[in-house]
Amino acid sequence: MSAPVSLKPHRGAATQAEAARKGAPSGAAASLEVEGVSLSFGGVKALRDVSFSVAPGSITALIGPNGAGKTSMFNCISGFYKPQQGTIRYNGEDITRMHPPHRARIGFARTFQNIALFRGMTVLDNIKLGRHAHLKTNILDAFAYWGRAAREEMELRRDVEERIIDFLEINHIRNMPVAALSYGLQKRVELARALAMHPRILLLDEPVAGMNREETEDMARFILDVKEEWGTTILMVEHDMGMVMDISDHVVVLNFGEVIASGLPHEVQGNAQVAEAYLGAGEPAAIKEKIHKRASVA
Ligand SMILES: Nc1ncnc2c1ncn2[C@@H]1O[C@H](COP(=O)(O)OP(=O)(O)OP(=O)(O)O)[C@@H](O)[C@H]1O
Repeated sequence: MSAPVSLKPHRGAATQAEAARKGAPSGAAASLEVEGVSLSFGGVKALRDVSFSVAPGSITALIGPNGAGKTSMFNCISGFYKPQQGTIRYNGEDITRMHPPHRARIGFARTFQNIALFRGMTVLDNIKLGRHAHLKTNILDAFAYWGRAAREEMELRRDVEERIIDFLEINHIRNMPVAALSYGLQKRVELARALAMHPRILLLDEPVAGMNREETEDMARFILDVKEEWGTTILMVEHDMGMVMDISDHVVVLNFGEVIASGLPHEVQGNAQVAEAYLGAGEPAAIKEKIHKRASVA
């Protein structure tokens, strides 16, 4: 738990109109509806009849104490788990049983709690791997239609270099191996790789976990910029309550696999059941203090 983040505009931040002119690398915003989802691991009920929705172009945060079911829900949405009951809809389409690669093709991209980058490869090469999810050319095609492959490669470079790298202010590290970067920059590169997939919905798994204050503020601002400039729908799981409350449009709270509260940040902050859930889970003193403080001013 940490204090509200200070959201300074980034140097590269543009207006939505400017971003549209530049051809922002995001498709139209998507909506997501989770309806009656239940998931068990043997006798452990990780999710019980969970329902909530994510509005197009919003930032929705999924929060809750340890073991509440956030990761399980996230994995159902990204396709790594198949719930035993319930439905997940993307722009009205039932995607509950759709495999992750198919989800990537229709507009899903995600980052991971533990950074999932190729550490020996450069920043640029890692980002290119994200973009490859959308290239029409495969290896065999490339032999037969090298012209198309070359064109796509050039388009890819332009895309990566002129938009995402500029946007995330990582031009100075583009040729560095990921392993040589600070933790905060690695998380930013992971975001860049996800953006290179042209997501319509971006799933962020603890985007500021393990970051220091400055890195957290930077990342919070970048996430807001992605929403505001590109209109991407964002769903994040995050423990940093200060950051969640400052940048989210909507907050969904899970406890023991159930939704116990859902609403605007200030509504959730003032919810006694939410404070109780965190206290009951024995979260650190700073969290208790923060929730009490926020509940008393809401
Ligand atoms: N693969 C699994 N096998 C068995 N039980 C699991 C598995 N994954 C999660 N669980 C159980 O499901 C419940 C929800 O866990 P989950 O990881 O989704 O919670 P969480 O809110 O993400 O917790 P945290 O904040 O600690 O990451 C817990 O009781 C957990 O022990």
